[in-house]
Amino acid sequence: MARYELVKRSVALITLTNPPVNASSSAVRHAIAKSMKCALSDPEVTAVVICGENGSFCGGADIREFAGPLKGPPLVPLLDAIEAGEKPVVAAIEGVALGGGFELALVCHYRIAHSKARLGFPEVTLGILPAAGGTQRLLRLIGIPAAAISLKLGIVDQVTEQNACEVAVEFALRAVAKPLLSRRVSMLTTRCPPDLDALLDAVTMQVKKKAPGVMAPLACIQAVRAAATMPYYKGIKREGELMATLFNSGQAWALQYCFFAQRTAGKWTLIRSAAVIGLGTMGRGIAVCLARVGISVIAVESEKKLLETGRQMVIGMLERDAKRRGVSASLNLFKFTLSLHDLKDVDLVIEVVFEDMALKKRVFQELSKVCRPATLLCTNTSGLDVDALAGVTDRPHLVVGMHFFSPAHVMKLLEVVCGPRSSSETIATAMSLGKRMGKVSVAVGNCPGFVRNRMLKPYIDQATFLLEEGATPEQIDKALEDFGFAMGVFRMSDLAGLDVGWRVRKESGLNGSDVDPESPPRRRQGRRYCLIPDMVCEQGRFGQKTGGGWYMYDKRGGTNAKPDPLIQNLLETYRSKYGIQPRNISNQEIVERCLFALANEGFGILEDGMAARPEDIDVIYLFGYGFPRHRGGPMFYASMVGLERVLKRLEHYHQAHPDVPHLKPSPLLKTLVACGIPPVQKWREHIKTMHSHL
Ligand SMILES: CC(C)(COP(=O)(O)OP(=O)(O)OC[C@H]1O[C@@H](n2cnc3c(N)ncnc32)[C@H](O)[C@@H]1OP(=O)(O)O)[C@@H](O)C(=O)NCCC(=O)NCCSC(=O)/C=C/CCCCCCCCCCCCC(=O)O
Repeated sequence: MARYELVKRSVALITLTNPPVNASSSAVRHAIAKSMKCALSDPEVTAVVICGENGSFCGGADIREFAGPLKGPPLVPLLDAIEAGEKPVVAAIEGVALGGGFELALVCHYRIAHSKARLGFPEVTLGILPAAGGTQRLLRLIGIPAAAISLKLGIVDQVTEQNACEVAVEFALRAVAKPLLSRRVSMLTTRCPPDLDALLDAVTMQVKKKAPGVMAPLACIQAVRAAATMPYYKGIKREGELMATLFNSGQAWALQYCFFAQRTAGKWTLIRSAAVIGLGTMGRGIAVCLARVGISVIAVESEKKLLETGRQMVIGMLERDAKRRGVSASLNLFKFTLSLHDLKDVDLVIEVVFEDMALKKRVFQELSKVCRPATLLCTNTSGLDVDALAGVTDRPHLVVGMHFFSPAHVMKLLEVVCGPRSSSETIATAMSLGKRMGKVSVAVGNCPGFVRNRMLKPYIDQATFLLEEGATPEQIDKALEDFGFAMGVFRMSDLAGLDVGWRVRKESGLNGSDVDPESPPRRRQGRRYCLIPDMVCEQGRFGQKTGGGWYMYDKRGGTNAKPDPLIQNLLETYRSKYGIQPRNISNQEIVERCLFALANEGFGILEDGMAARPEDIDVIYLFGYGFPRHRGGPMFYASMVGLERVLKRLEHYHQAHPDVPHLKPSPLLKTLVACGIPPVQKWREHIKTMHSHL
């Protein structure tokens, strides 16, 4: 876990060896303690260099170990001892020095970093804080104003383009004769601005606004205050107290769960050329994603004018994107054409035409004729049957869904939709292409709406039923935003556009001329149906883009949502038309009905084998709908509330609303409760039907 060797006759070189990122597991800490003891007691050794194997200094504490009892040498005394040692210790930093890895570098007396090294404290993203002296030492090294402006200032002693380890050894030899006292960061005094309180109060306000309800950043601010106002020995005690609170919080568990879920879900490069058919908003975004990672793209449109508009938009996006990333725009990777025949040699095609099955089938039939037999055919449909498309081709095993989310060049989520005939290689290729494009790719089954949109329906339905019963869009949004969503369901729908759902409802016979005239009021297809969303659309209110939806906006495309008296009026008229007596609805009921219905559908999806694990569903909601990360995702949230309680509340709500099938607890939820409520990671063991590919 750490290699010890003597180099240049007098420098002890300690190399951390814990792939892939040299995380400081208990074994690594043990090996560091042993190696330091050797180095400090060997009279031949005059200086020490610590580095990491395979181009990575240290990715921090081994997060996997946080789930069990803490073992091995505790980090704080180990680091204090390195700093207090009487021989100069130099950190040779390549790759990452994160969290506990950065804290290790901070106790070294000197730091040599490669120009591409990344140093930092990502602990807040795991719900904790840098608790091995990190908050106390970094502030002492760079002072509070610097910390507020840039974490990079004055942290390292030398930046190099060479091998950091070799440079550090030479540096260590020169450092031998120099006094160490001033190099011990914990002995320094934190440089503070005169208006410390005001600064920290302002930062606290900002944090509360940006991440409402999230504990770790606020604890960090308290640790900063301690570094500014207390001696090191007291500051480190305060840091430890704050850590103890965070470490045992549900938020830390949720965020650490998210870290691993994101990586588990992405486990799955061969594509050099691709084609995108359809240059609407979605197609343009996808084309940019492909070119960004060096894939040559043939972009196809059906008419000259559309092709020219698409071409200009794509070029503009590429240029802006390249400017932002400080690289040159990869315009040479693009070819624009009106002919599908130009696709004969590409490795993969992504179809992004209108959501119309007949049109998509025609495109797939044509692709079968023109593309070489090994070309993968992908569809970006947001809910149509991928297998029905595969069925019109000569290669159903090479057909797969690649469901991007708008705007495709920004949104991280990609649902890879596995049809029953998609081959494992096809799915693996789509998954790895997603990863290459920087997406969080999740394999899902082929069911209407796939995972994200299928779950969204019961969530939105509950919100509209609550409107009927007496709530307002503002009240519902506020309750969900207090829960942690950046936007409540109505603000989010206004942003996404209300017309899409309206069209889908029309196509599925829920609204418009296909509705059975015999249907009782507020019921469709045998279940409760809220007419309000259709009434809003009938007034031409499609959300932000039309300047009005559930809210009013100051202009078309405006983002400042204000309550609209017109909606208030519409709700009152609707309730009185249908004889609904409005009632006071608590925030608890809003959150429970929306989120438990969401999770309940998730249980249904698991049961149908349309997602492989609850982690996959959670990742889809974290990256595809902005589910508050500190809540872990809908399934993890249900587990934190307690499955028994979720079951009871769903039973209660279903009893009150028997005409809403989405509130009827899913059999899987009942099974999990009956078999002793296993942790999320074990739910998979209780699922009977698994999709063959998931
Ligand atoms: C940037 C990365 C390092 C690399 O990114 P990339 O190249 O894209 O690769 P990934 O796919 O992300 O990762 C590759 C694999 O490596 C695994 N990995 C990465 N980092 C870690 C890690 N730190 N631990 C374990 N495993 C890790 C990853 O899962 C992948 O595995 P696989 O291939 O999927 O199997 C990027 O990975 C990254 O950003 N990593 C995280 C970096 C990070 O957040 N570091 C900080 C960790 S926390 C920390 O360091 C804390 C330090 C202080 C500890 C103090 C301890 C005190 C405990 C006190 C307890 C309190 C008291 C309790 C009181 C009581 O209960 O009584």
